[in-house]
Amino acid sequence: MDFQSAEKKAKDLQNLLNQYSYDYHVLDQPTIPDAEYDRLLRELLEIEEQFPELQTADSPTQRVGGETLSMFHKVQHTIPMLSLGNAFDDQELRDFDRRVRQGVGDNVSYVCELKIDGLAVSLIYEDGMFIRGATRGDGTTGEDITSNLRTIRSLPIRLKKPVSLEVRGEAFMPKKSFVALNKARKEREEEPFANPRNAAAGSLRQLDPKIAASRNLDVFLYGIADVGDTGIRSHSEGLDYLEQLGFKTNKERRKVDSIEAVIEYVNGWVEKRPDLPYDIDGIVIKVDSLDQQAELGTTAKSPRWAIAYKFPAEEVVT
Ligand SMILES: NC(=O)c1cc2c(N)ncc(C(N)=O)c2s1
Repeated sequence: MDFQSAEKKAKDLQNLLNQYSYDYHVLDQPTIPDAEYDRLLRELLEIEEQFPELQTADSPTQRVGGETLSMFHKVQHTIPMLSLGNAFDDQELRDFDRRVRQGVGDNVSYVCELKIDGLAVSLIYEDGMFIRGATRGDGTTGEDITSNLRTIRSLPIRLKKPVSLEVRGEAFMPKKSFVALNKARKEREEEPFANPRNAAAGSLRQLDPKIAASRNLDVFLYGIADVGDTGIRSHSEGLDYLEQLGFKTNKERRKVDSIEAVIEYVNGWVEKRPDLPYDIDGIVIKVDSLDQQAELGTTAKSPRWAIAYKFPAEEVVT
């Protein structure tokens, strides 16, 4: 095959495979059998081996980097990654609502989202390309784990629009991956992980990206660090924008207009929690309007416009 036709074939295969991967890992709607995906990937690998200049950064063959790192570099979060204040019962949710309405008046909408029990991460994109991923760390200084985050199949390497932005989300290990991993570890007489959150943290701390790639991690994105001049006015519009860019967001979110509706949503999830394919440790409630969020502001540690309702610790089933 000459270079011209190899270049076209490689481009077509990269776009096709990235679309299939998006359907499978972001939309959870596989469109071709795994064997067909693997066959196309092998075809692309052969062309890229013959013409290495075709190995573009967003090629699906480049998800799992080569080299093992010697260490993780520290990175500064230009916009701090804050933690959330907690509420442990309905009354504390009503207290939160009263404080919010004292600050911005009675015309308030909330967005309720599942609180994923994983690891908070920050992803930076420039002109639509994933260039840096980091842990939360202490909120201002985190660790650069770009090569490990790249291995998460639902994390887009190239966005659907060439925009530059920073997004925040939660990397996690689905329950099924956790059970399989601990089974394999027991067979190798290795210490099992206590829970999916620890397993996800341990996987993202691996210096060899091939190990992280083998752990079947996933990620939900839930925030934009700075909406800049996008014209986005609310958190829910921000989540829709993340979806348009190709990010995986959690579909269980619900926008409501009263704290009573928040309490109903929260109580609904207490018994549905065990049926989820991933661990959650609560519900995050956010004021939807970005103007109202700005009016309420933040303390040094956490936003006044959001709160995490924490479920009672689930008895651990080993
Ligand atoms: N520490 C934080 O600010 C957050 C932590 C989490 C989490 N673990 N899961 C979901 C959300 C969300 N949907 O906003 C947030 S926000």
